[in-house]
Amino acid sequence: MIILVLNAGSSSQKSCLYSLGKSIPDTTPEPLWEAHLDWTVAQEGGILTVKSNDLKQKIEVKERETALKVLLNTLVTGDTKVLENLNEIDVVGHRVVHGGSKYSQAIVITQEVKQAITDLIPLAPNHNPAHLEGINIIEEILPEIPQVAVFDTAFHTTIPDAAKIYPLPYEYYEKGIQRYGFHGTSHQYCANRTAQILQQPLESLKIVTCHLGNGCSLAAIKNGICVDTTMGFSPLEGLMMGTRCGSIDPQILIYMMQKYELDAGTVNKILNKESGLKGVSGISADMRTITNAIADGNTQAQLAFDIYLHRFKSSIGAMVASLNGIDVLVFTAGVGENSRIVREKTCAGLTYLGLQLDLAKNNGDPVDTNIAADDSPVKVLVIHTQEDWAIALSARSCIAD
Ligand SMILES: Nc1ncnc2c1ncn2[C@@H]1O[C@H](COP(=O)(O)OP(=O)(O)O)[C@@H](O)[C@H]1O
Ligand SMILES: CC(=O)OP(=O)(O)O
Ligand SMILES: [Mg+2]
Repeated sequence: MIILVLNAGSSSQKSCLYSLGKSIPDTTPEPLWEAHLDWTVAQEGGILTVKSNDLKQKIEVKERETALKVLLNTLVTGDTKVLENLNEIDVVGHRVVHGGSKYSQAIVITQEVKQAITDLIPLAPNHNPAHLEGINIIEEILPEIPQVAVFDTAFHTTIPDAAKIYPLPYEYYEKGIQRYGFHGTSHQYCANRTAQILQQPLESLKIVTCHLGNGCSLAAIKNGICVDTTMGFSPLEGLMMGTRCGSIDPQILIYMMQKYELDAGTVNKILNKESGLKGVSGISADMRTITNAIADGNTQAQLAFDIYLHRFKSSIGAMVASLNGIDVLVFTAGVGENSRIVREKTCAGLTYLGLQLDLAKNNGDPVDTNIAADDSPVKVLVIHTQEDWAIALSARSCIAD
């Protein structure tokens, strides 16, 4: 079975093509083809990196409208070609960030599902439009092929009411205003992978997974079940992120609107696209640029980093409280997997848990391994999140059902 996965994030479009036989391998296989479209590195447009046939090719992409078609074209043309025809694809699995309260598991995409994803755009303005774009392009060029939506929200449907329901008048909960949580595919994959790496039953572990990408969220996982998470009604709540502010006093919004006569659209743009690392540093949403600028003495970048870290450590504390303890802290996604300094500074503030990092292991480009000191009661894992593989498996089982 040939499975195409389209994973649209807020700063990138990741795509993979897997070829699966009858049995599912124990470990994540190498995809036949992999494409990563990054919208943050070029001055204008994006950079598409395609890996297949032991080759790595970079292509400049000017316009967002045609980007996905350029990306799909690399499957069937040029040196990166792995298929004769796009019709060879059996199913397309899409990451869909917001599924609302309607979808607690992966589902074959119909007009009704598309409408629901459209209706949820105001709750995930950085994401749901990109998912619909991908779904529509596939529908246009491969109308016969089933498409499956795999929701970021699905893993969080187990969160108990006390963590799920906001202290607003109850009628708003009845109207759907609640904590949904996001990055669920990644948090769930990391929890399962943790049990595999440590060779311990998932049911015996209290895990805090830290997904630190452009969007950032934590999940508290007990017995393999999610009991709390930092993102909420939308992917704006919780940690400070690349361009998102995370949790702030809601009165600030009202004050900004009244005092500066800003409309809802402007405030939305400020909170989602102009805040976070980018808004405080004034230079970038990218953690690499921030840490490089700190090394050059940029005090505004230092401030952005300090706020990021302060909020991150506080939120880990909140997740530990929801679990009443912690056995494993997991770092994943762009920042979590790659930034030694973020891991080091975070762990230095968690020694009250008995947690001790092994600095040599932390500095050695760790992947899917424990970087805590041997006698640390809390393990610290760095896990390469495999959202795409998890989406491929969900898409496969969804059309097999
Ligand atoms: N070597 C690195 N050091 C620090 N941060 C990194 C590094 N590589 C990537 N990142 C960070 O990872 C972020 C992207 O993470 P990713 O999980 O791919 O995001 P998303 O899925 O939200 O697009 C970038 O914005 C960048 O800040
Ligand atoms: C939900 C979310 O913020 O996703 P991403 O980190 O991919 O932007
Ligand atoms: Mg992501």
